[in-house]
Amino acid sequence: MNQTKEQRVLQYVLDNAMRGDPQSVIDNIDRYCHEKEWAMNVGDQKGLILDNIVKETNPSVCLELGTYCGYSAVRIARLLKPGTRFFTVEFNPEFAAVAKQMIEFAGVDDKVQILEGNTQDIIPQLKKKYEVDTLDFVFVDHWKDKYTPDTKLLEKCNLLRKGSVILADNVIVPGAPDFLEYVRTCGLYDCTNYPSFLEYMNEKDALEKAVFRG
Ligand SMILES: O=c1[nH]cnc2c(O)c(F)c(-c3ccc(F)cc3)c(-c3ccc(F)cc3)c12
Ligand SMILES: [Mg+2]
Repeated sequence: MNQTKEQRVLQYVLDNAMRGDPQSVIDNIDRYCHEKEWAMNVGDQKGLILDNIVKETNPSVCLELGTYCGYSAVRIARLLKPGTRFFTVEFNPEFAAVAKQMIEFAGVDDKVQILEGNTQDIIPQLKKKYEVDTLDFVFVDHWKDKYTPDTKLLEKCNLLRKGSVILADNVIVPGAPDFLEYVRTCGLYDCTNYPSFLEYMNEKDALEKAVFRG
């Protein structure tokens, strides 16, 4: 049976990276996607910005929307202090299966819980089913049309508190204009734009940070 691109990325990591070493998993995914096949990981350039924002936030409870192969889950989890809870949501079962193996190989599976399903179904379950009070950090990297409705759902479910950080990928390419408009004008967030480049390409992209005012 032919492998999918995501399975090929995973296989390359299993064959070339160091088990239990998150940095080597990250480096090998980036090497494969630079040299062999493009894939929609946040990548090494935007990844450095993501690292810095996770470090400055020092979160205790994290959420990621859009796991894909687990690249950013590994990238974020490697920076989290012991005891941090990190949920990542993926609706595509094939992606979730690859990400599970990627996260386990990297040795961060003790920190990361993959929730398979639609964000609009899972976000309302976080308080009761997953015993979340509020979220300290949210990485939004799923389908661009879901950025705004899911942000509003986080608000509605009282999952944000003063200082909660929402960081969104791809606000230039493919772009999330309605999300930028919303967070920058609704009055609930302090926003910062971080210009960078599309993963593994020379095209401009950016991350947007929206800090909830509470
Ligand atoms: O969908 C995504 N989720 C998360 N991150 C993404 C990401 O970091 C990307 F760079 C792209 C992207 C951008 C430009 C391009 F040419 C191809 C793909 C996509 C994306 C956009 C439109 C699609 F039809 C399919 C994938 C995503
Ligand atoms: Mg992305």
